[in-house]
Amino acid sequence: MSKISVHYFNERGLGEAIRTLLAYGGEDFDDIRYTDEEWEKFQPSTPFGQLPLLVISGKIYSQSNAIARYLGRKYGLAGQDVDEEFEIDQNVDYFTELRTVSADSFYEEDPEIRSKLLEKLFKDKAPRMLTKLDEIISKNNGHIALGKLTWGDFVIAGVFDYIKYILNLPDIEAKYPSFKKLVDNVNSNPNVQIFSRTGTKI
Ligand SMILES: N[C@@H](CCC(=O)N[C@@H](CS)C(=O)NCC(=O)O)C(=O)O
Repeated sequence: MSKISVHYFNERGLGEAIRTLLAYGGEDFDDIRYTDEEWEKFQPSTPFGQLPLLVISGKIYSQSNAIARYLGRKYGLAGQDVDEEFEIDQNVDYFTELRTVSADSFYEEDPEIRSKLLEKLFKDKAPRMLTKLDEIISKNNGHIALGKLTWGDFVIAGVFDYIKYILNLPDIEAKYPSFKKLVDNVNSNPNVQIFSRTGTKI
């Protein structure tokens, strides 16, 4: 058993940035993936009733962006000063708004409300936000901020396939080409490549 563990479901989702950041940092970690049944039992003992969690020597860390920022600071993938940190936070927050609004619409249970929400999302909010993000990433040479690799890139790369799926945009790379560059910038890291190939810790 390793002193570090990541707790999430058996998918990339919000857990993937944490896994790939740990891989980038060369950490040995247990990649624990819950079934729905296991999660039901484990949920009451978690801080917010949500996954992912990072556990280091028994200490629990929750909230995926906060964890990514924390690991980014550990592995030299954060800003050098408060202004640089602000730029990463600002742009990642904007991306996170797109992710959450998309998921809220996609998982709406009332079919009539869902179809209205999705129509508005596909027509207006998603193209507007994706265009803006594409512009930002392009200006930063394939990164979300600072023109270099930061934890924010891991956050986006980790959920890119998910965003593509819920926005029903199989051609997202053709429409918004800078996203592919960002994902490649994360995935081309040798430690991340080993993790992605083997699906296990380094
Ligand atoms: N703001 C949280 C959101 C976490 C979240 O929504 N987790 C979902 C999975 S992606 C979850 O735990 N769902 C299980 C449940 O609510 O029972 C974060 O970024 O970590």
